[in-house]
Amino acid sequence: MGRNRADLLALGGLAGACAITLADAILTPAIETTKPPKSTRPPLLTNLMLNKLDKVGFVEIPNAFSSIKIGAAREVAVKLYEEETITFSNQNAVDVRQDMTKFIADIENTPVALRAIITAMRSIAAELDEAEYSDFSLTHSHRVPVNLQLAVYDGAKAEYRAHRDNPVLGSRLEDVGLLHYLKSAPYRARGITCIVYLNVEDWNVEKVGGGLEVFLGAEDSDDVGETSESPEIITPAGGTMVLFDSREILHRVMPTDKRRIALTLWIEGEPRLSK
Ligand SMILES: O=C(O)CCC(=O)C(=O)O
Ligand SMILES: [Fe+2]
Repeated sequence: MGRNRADLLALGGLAGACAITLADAILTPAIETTKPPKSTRPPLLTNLMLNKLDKVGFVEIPNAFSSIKIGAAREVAVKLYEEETITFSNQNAVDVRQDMTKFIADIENTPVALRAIITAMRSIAAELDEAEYSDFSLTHSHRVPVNLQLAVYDGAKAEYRAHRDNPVLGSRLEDVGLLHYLKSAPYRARGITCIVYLNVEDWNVEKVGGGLEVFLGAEDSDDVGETSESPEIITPAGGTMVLFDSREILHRVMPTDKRRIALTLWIEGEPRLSK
């Protein structure tokens, strides 16, 4: 049976669309990672913190960095944002998140005040590796991206709706098929999210919003947080570090009109066996 022209055009279009999608998927680059650098300072993570991260999936560490270090890093970040705005972009559908982001590398020509924080964040993964030999069981065999996300929420009720940083159901070959699996290369190895805020120290969530809301205990099928019985709101104060399970923890950035700046590192790690 012959095909008419419309059929052929439709088939051609379909083939073209598939080819582009496939090429797109295959070309989606994996993230460049290294073994975590050893810390040059005393360990930041206490056993209590590691235990909480392991059992609850989330831990907040206020004052992980001094206000002098954070102030210096903030100055560099603001300068980059204001003078090189064009190098920042929105990473997702604009109704999902409105922050502007740029990836910054742990390399020599990154301004030193910012690089100091970046290197320290990457070395947190080395602390997790060492903790493996004690009790830590959330993830193992950690690797760290060379590039960290610098995110600026800049007014007009900017927010990031509820999400998981590594949505397991969106990144398993058997769940999503080859195309989507290939496309998930940038996030499917994420194990632990590490964030450091570069804001002022006296950020007031009640007045200006911008809290990180963590939906602890939310069910896997819940994408908005309604099943969480104990949501927590974290103040994004300068110097605070948060660590959480990228696969499990549903979270969002609450809307804010105040400029809000954060560095995020996604530590890669194999999940514990029960996952
Ligand atoms: O800045 C924050 O508090 C969280 C940002 C976030 O969820 C993300 O970038 O994936
Ligand atoms: Fe996130």
